Amino acid sequence: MIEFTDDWMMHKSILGEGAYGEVKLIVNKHTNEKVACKIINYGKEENISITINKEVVIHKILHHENIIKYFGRRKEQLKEYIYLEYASRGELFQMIEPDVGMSSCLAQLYMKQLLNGLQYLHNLGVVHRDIKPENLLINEEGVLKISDFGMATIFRSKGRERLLDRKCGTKPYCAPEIFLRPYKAQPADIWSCGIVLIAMLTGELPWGDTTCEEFINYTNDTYITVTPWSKLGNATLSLIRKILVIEPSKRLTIDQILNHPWMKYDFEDNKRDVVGSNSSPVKRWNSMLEAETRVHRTNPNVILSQPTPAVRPTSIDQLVTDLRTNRESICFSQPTHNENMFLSSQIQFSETPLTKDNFSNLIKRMTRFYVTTNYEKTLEVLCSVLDTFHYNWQTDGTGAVTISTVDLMKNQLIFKTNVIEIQGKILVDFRLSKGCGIAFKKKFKKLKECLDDIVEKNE
Ligand SMILES: Nc1ncnc2c1ncn2[C@@H]1O[C@H](COP(=O)(O)OP(=O)(O)OP(=O)(O)O)[C@@H](O)[C@H]1O
Repeated sequence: MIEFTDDWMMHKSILGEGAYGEVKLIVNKHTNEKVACKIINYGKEENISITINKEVVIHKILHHENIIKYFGRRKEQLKEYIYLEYASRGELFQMIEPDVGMSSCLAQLYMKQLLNGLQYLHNLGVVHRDIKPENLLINEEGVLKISDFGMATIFRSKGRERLLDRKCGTKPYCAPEIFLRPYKAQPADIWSCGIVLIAMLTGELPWGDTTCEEFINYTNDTYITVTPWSKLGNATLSLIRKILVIEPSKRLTIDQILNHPWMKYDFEDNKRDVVGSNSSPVKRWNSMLEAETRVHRTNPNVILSQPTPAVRPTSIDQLVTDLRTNRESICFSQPTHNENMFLSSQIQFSETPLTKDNFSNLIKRMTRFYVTTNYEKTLEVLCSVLDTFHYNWQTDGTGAVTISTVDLMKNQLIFKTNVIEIQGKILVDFRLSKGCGIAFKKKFKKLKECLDDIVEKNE
């Protein structure tokens, strides 16, 4: 294993926070190679080391392009450093615009990559058990990587499969059978992928957990006129309904999802629709819209589901057959926000100091913005806005404010705001510490609206 010590330098800014510590970026002084370093603070809790050991034992054996690579670990008194492949574009949830989502072609691409990584895991006999946009990272080339194996476990060994008993995961993404243990491993992960797909396409989650009214309505078939369902086209619904089947044995398998017509539909050159490609995002998005309008004009069977609500399918099987034989009833369910497509949650590290210029492109799309006020005034305005929202907040006197609240589902939501001075300009950066990424982005949006008077407009 490489010793990530002498030639490596730890960057001050935090990439993310986990249950047991922070994740920071380390950079090789000579090659500029970047690696993520998860720092575990052991303290007095004995159980942490058992949990971490289990996570590492599983992560170590995984080698796939859609899974974050594990490089090694180093223990030092009460701290442990775990070295991982660095995903510079951060978490998938950062790419999901609240209440909007992202383009269908990008969602399709990420769904494929997620399923490929998951199929590899399942073939090895490993189940992830916490698939959600916060645990799906995006690298510099726009490739999705499954991360965080803290809840992963082995469900098949020497060809023998066992049922699982531990209730774990993140409630909105959990399959219903998890609460009625024991349960089969693979269908539970597949259910979570269905919820991730809804989140990517609509910027919403369908329910807080499977005891909610929204879930009961889903099981009673009385859901289709409300969001997020009404934002989805029939073709998309035909896939999602077959993933979110209550009976695990009737749920689609990964192969079946990959072979579903929606997954195979050519959403206008989806391969080029990735971060880092040469043509401009706006151009690519416009060409997708043009194609959509063209099809719409010439084909009355195409349903543009936004703003018009999607029509409930009379028979989903019929729709899939239609889709297979000709593409006439395909729906385009996404709205026209081009800025959804190329987001990043990370402050990118470079050898040169951060400048206003190398931030400006990222700023538009991330949970951060420049303000026109000075440092003290910014903190003052920020804290008074937090008070109007009745948020619990604490400041440490260094420009960092920790905000604690709950989301719509009453789950805890903790995020941090840092007021940072960069080359004479004041940047306000929001970062999720705990809770649902999509709920966090909604709160961010509202806070930003309230800070509108001080937000710098020409960034
Ligand atoms: N390899 C990486 N590259 C870039 N950022 C990363 C990487 N690994 C983790 N992060 C960031 O750090 C956050 C926390 O990491 P991770 O989820 O692995 O920690 P954890 O302790 O397992 O968290 P959790 O509380 O979700 O269980 C991630 O959500 C992500 O934002």
